[in-house]
This record gives sequence, C-alpha cells and structure tokens, in this order.
Amino acid sequence: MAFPDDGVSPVVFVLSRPHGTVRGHGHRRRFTETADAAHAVRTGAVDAITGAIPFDPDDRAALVAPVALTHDSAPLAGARPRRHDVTSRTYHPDRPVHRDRVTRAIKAIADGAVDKVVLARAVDLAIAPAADVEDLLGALAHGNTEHNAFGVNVGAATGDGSWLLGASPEVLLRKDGRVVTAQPYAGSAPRSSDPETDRAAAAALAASGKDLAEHAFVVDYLRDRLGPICADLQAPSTPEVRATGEIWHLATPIRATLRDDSVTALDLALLLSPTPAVCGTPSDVAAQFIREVEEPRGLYGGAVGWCDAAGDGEWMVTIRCLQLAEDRHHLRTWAGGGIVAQSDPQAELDETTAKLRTVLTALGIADS
Ligand SMILES: C=C(O[C@H]1C=CC=C(C(=O)O)[C@@H]1O)C(=O)O
Repeated sequence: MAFPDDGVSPVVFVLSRPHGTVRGHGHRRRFTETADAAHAVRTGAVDAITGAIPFDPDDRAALVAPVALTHDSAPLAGARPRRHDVTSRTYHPDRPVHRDRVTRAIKAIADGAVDKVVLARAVDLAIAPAADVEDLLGALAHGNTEHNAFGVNVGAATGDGSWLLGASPEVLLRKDGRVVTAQPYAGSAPRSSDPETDRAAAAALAASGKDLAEHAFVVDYLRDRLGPICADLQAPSTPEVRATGEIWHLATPIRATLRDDSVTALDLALLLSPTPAVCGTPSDVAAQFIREVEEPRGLYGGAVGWCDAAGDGEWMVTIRCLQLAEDRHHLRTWAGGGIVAQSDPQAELDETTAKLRTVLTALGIADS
C-alpha cells in the first residue's frame, strides 16, 4: 500500500524505484528555500529532507524535514488507471504557438546565441470524478516499465493543498556513501503498439545524429559539474536506448566517486539541477530564453527526492508529472523537448504530445 497509516504521521512523500520505495511521514519543519533545507541536513539540524526543488533556483521549493523516513525493498506494485472525464482543457500555449517558439529557438541556435534549449508546454485539465492521490500514484507506477513513480505533498511544505505526482524515468543523481550515480535521459522517439514499428523506432533513435547531439549536451554538462568533485567518473561514450510506456529515450549510466563525503545528495541535486535535459546549453542563456517565452515552470523541470542524515539519497528530474490542486478536480501537466539545430517544429510538438500521455494514461484519459 502506498500510504500506510501509522496513526500519527500521514505520508507526505513517496519515491518508487526498481530497487525500492522511500516514504516520508509527517513533517517537523517546512522549507521553501532550498538552501535552508540543504544547510539544515548538512549540519545535522534535521534528520532528513524530502520533497521538490523548483526549475528556477529563485522559485519556491516544497521541502520538508519528515518525522520519519522509511525504506521498503520493493517498488510500488501499481494499480490499473481509473477513468476520468475531462470537463475542460486549456493549453499553455496553444499548439501553433509552441511550434513558433520552437522555430524561434532554432533561429537562436543558428545565430549562435545558444546551442540547445528545452521548450515545454503545459495543459490545465478539469476532471471528474476527483482524482485520488494514492490511486493515481499506483497508476503512474503501473504505467512505467521500471515502476518509477513519485508523489510529493506540496501542501505540507507550502500550505496550498496540492500534490505533485509523476513517473519520471530520469535519475538526476543517487548518492550511496561516496558513490554517485546518474542516468541522464535526452533524445526521444514515440513508441508504437506495433512491435515491428516499435523496434524500428528504437533502432532509428540509436542512430539519430540529432538525438545523439541533444543527448551529448547533458552528459557533457554532468561531466563538467561532477568532474571537479569526483574521482574516476565513468560514462560510456554511446548511450543506451531505454523505454518508458510511451517513449524510447537515449540514456547514459554515469558513475563516479566523491572526493569529499560531506557533500549530501541534496547538495548534489542543487549543483546539478536543472541539467540540459530540461534547460539547455549554455545553461544561463537557455534559462533566460525559457524565462522570456514560457510561463514560470514552478516545480516542473526541477527535482524530486530525499536526503537522509548520512547525506545519502536519490533525486529524479521532475518530468512526466502533474500538479493536482487541493480540490482534486484541477491539475496542470507539462511536457518539454530539447531543441537543437536539426530540430523540426512539428516533430517537437508531436514529441511533447507523446510525453503528455504518461500522465493522461495514468488518469484513464484518452488523448486528443
Ligand atoms: C523535458 C522532458 O524530457 C526530457 C527528458 C528526456 C528526453 C527529452 C528530450 O528528448 O527532449 C527531454 O530532455 C519532458 O518530458 O518534459
């Protein structure tokens, strides 16, 4: 069960991964400033931190020091999606505007202003019946090939009553003692229900110069950020092809050893987030481009995870997710894609539509 009731502290955080599930119960302290939370766990003022950090480091985080952090060796079992009907749907922005923004990004790349920029669009939905947080978390785990799923009670940190839920396949970092691992994802191809077409899509992705270039920006960035604080950083020169329920991705498993083990998993999340999988290259120019064209992303594109008193923990990139309002009838979901010189605006729009299916499928909503 996702939310065991210990009679005292409700579950405010869940992260399901193939190797197990971590839950945060209750909250002793709330943090909306990421640096304050990082300082508190580094100095031993709190035993653990769970929650979400925003895309824009100046934005509000949703972090708490839980009363207890529990580990279960199994991922969430998952549950079939429950059907929801959409009573209203609003795109931010409409599809033609997203295509125009992609065209603008391609031009900025051609002009030499930026090398890669990740552009996202959001969809606001009103649904009936009201979504149930625990059921939805189970459906997200059910739909992911590795049972990846997360839930953050944003309301526990900010008081707004919302939950951030998702099934991100992308590991920003995991820290276990001195060992740091990461699994950046970038480069995508929609999957097909026809097995032959599906296999061909995976093979074409592995050979796609455009996607390999898009992926390399993320691996290079992680090397640059982790290199100075780690010894023996290992990253294969060719990415793997990995599947979610809806998409094939290029992924690179990275492993390194920290030189200084007083660095915590939350320190590392702040050092690495946002990577060029959600922002771009160079980071500052891409972030400025995103700020100029998109609505503020809030928690989308940031990181979700936990950090314990030993400094160990795991943080996922906050993608394939939704934020569910307190009334449980309203939500926002997002999808983005990396734009590089060889991008095509219609293909980029289609890629975001495929990515939106992760959340829509978990809600039992047919695409449109
Ligand atoms: C930004 C998203 O995906 C990132 C992660 C994997 C592949 C991506 C891509 O191919 O563009 C994106 O970099 C998203 O799902 O909203």
